[in-house]
Amino acid sequence: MPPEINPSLGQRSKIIHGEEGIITFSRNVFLPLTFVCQNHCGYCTFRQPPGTGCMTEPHQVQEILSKGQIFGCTEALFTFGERPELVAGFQPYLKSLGYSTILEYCEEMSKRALKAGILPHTNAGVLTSEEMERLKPLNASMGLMLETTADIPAHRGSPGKAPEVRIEMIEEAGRQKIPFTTGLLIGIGETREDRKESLQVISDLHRRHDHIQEIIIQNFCPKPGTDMAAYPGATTEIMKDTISLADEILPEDISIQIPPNLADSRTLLRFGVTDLGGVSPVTPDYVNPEHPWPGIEELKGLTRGYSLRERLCIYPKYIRKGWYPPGLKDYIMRLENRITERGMQ
Ligand SMILES: O=c1nc2n(C[C@H](O)[C@H](O)[C@H](O)CO)c3cc(O)ccc3cc-2c(=O)[nH]1
Ligand SMILES: C[C@H]1O[C@@H](n2cnc3c(N)ncnc32)[C@H](O)[C@@H]1O
Ligand code: MET
Ligand code: SF4
Repeated sequence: MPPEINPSLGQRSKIIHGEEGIITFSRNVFLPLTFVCQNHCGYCTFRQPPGTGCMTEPHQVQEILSKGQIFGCTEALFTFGERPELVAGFQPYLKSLGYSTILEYCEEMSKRALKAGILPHTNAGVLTSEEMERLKPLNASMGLMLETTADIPAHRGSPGKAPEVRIEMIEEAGRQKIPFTTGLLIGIGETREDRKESLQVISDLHRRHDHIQEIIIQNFCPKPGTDMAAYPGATTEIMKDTISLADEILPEDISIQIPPNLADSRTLLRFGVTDLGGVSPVTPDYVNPEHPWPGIEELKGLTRGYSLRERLCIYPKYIRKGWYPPGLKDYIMRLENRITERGMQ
């Protein structure tokens, strides 16, 4: 274990991966199905109104999946606008592709991902329990950022960002035994006390259901042209402090993820980070397109002194617990073998 590592990173990594000093990442394809969204978050440039190019069409999805297959990707991250059907003018775009709901579209594209040997992980914003039940047989894991438990101006136009709504979905994922990713967005107007509260809420959800596999500590990146263009964004100091709080507050079987394209990962690693999330060799980070993802060689450089290891979107603990749909078992086992073999090369 490199000397600069916080001793508790040793411990967290040991509990999650069986060894000290392991930093993981997932080889994924970032796949936005639509940019249309019911919410108006003050920090977001991903969202687009209904219009030409507001959907990723099936042939485009197929092309991305085929490329992902060539690059050896194991995860299709379906991340898109929340409840687009509630936005006036969206339906014709969905109908023109032959689908009646965005969920149906997501199901069909998840099937295509599996055909390409890639595991779906959906983060579609807030879903109902029925919607989660429908996606569950096709998804190895799911996600929803809590963002913050605080009531902040950035979320004034976003009913789906009400903390109680997000907490209820995360709770329901626990009842359904879905391995789950959540996280905080840092620097959007919340205080340090709010961050502590958010971490405490996630810990409590996990203590009730044992389903939180990782938490993303994501630094807000201000975008020109938005209401929050003049906000400072989250500094490395604030990120350090939040990661330390996360390490203190969160149960030790939850992995702590930071995005390697947004944060000063090299500096932050030693404060308790155990994961660098998904890196997509095929598509850009559509949420932060000005920040390209590092390649695998760059990740190796960033994690010098640690052991970089590939993981699937479902963590080993949940594979051991059998928390996956029966139909996904063969896909998961095959990919586990593949990443283990790659790791030994
Ligand atoms: O690279 C990113 N990955 C994001 N991920 C994905 C993550 O990096 C991996 O896909 C997961 O670790 C699953 O392997 C999210 C996943 C969620 O479920 C919820 C939110 C996010 C947000 C991001 C993000 O902004 N950028
Ligand atoms: C997919 C996730 O991306 C995050 N997200 C949205 N906008 C930004 C931004 N400007 N900077 C950093 N992260 C952002 C939110 O946390 C969302 O849930
Ligand atoms: N719109 C969803 C949310 O904010 C998915 C991620 S942002 C593209 O939760
Ligand atoms: S962050 Fe997600 S929910 Fe908020 S406006 Fe952007 S796409 Fe919609």
